[in-house]
Amino acid sequence: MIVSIGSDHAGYPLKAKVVEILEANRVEIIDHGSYTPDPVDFPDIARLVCNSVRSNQASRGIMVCGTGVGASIAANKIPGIRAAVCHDIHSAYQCVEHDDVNIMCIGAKIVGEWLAKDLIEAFIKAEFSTEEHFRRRVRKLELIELDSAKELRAKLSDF
Ligand SMILES: O=C(CO)[C@H](O)[C@H](O)COP(=O)(O)O
Repeated sequence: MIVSIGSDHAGYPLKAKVVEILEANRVEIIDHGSYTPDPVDFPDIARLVCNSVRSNQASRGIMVCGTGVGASIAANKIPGIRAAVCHDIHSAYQCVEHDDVNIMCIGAKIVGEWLAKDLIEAFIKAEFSTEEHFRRRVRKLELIELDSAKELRAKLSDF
């Protein structure tokens, strides 16, 4: 499995631990930064992580910011991305099993490294369910995305 990771400055200290946890689980990592504790805007890193998942360079992504919230907002604006803030283990695996989440967002100010380990292991080991009702709901999410893109396209055609 290949996982893309990224953080802003607030998530930077925990990202080192994320690398360690993924390596211990024999996961290949694509690291999109931040590489220093200097301030960086989470949308810029989220774009890199999500684009590598969209283009199938990685099958999943993990983003770390202060709360996980900003990263998830940014990620969910990118077509094909289903991102979730996960600070409990149940959500970390059910978000994949039920909702086919491909980006997990963690808040470095919220969780410690031991909980981060459990969250990451739950997320990477989970698989999307084959049950039809979950698949139908994800197709409906894709339809919402498609409708929004069509609305935007219609608006832009006025220019
Ligand atoms: O959690 C975050 C977004 O949800 C960011 O990490 C947080 O807002 C960064 O704040 P600052 O630039 O003041 O360190």
